[in-house]
Amino acid sequence: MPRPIVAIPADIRKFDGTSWHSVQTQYVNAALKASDLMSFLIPALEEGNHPDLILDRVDGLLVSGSATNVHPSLYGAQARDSDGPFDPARDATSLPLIRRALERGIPMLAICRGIQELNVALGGTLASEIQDQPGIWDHRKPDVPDRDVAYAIRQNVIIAEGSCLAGFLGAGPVPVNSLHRQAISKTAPRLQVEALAEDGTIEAVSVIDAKGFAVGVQWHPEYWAETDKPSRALFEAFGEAVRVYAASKA
Ligand SMILES: N[C@@H](CCC(=O)NCCCC(=O)O)C(=O)O
Repeated sequence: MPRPIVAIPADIRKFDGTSWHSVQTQYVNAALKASDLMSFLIPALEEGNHPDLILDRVDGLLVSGSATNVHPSLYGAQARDSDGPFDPARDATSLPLIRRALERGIPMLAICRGIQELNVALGGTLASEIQDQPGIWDHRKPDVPDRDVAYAIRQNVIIAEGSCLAGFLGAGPVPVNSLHRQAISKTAPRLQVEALAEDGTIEAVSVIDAKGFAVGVQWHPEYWAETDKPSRALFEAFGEAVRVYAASKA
């Protein structure tokens, strides 16, 4: 069977005086080297993307992280300047793809911004600047030049007994990294909490009664997917689900 393909929705990034559709290489590399999957980058468009035209051509959906935030209007909140930066084209691309992939049973792994988009797509809400809440740690990306330090593994999440993640990570503490200032506030009705940080922050969810693999994580398993055992196990499980789906299509 040819190597299956996952769709990765891009961000809009602006530099060199123009706009770019961009995905960080760590997601493409993790898909290839830990999941044995090809990646198709999906342009971030406010209009013009048709989920089925995209999903007909791939075998999975990998929703990446991004420094931008989901626009608060998408979960019924007022947008404050401090809630930015925003990427409406990414929102308009990701959320319909997430909903349609779930309807079609296409395997999905959602990471960081991705888990937040998953929650919003299914009717949940987000909290901003969570580090300002009493008892909540600073989960933000460390302000350091070295990306290996920024993505360093530095906290435990507790995987719930009987959860989807426990099936391949085992229940209990798992060390992960942390680079976010938002988190799930109201969990969408169709989501099951799979892991919590030790400060109570929701760190992973799965979709209840999903037709296929449908997991979101707040940390960044892609960054160390080749060398960190839990990160690799997550990407291997995702890759296997994508291969099973691809074979079922064939
Ligand atoms: N913006 C959201 C999601 C955070 C996220 O996806 N972080 C990835 C960082 C990418 C990078 O700058 O390398 C939040 O802050 O909660």
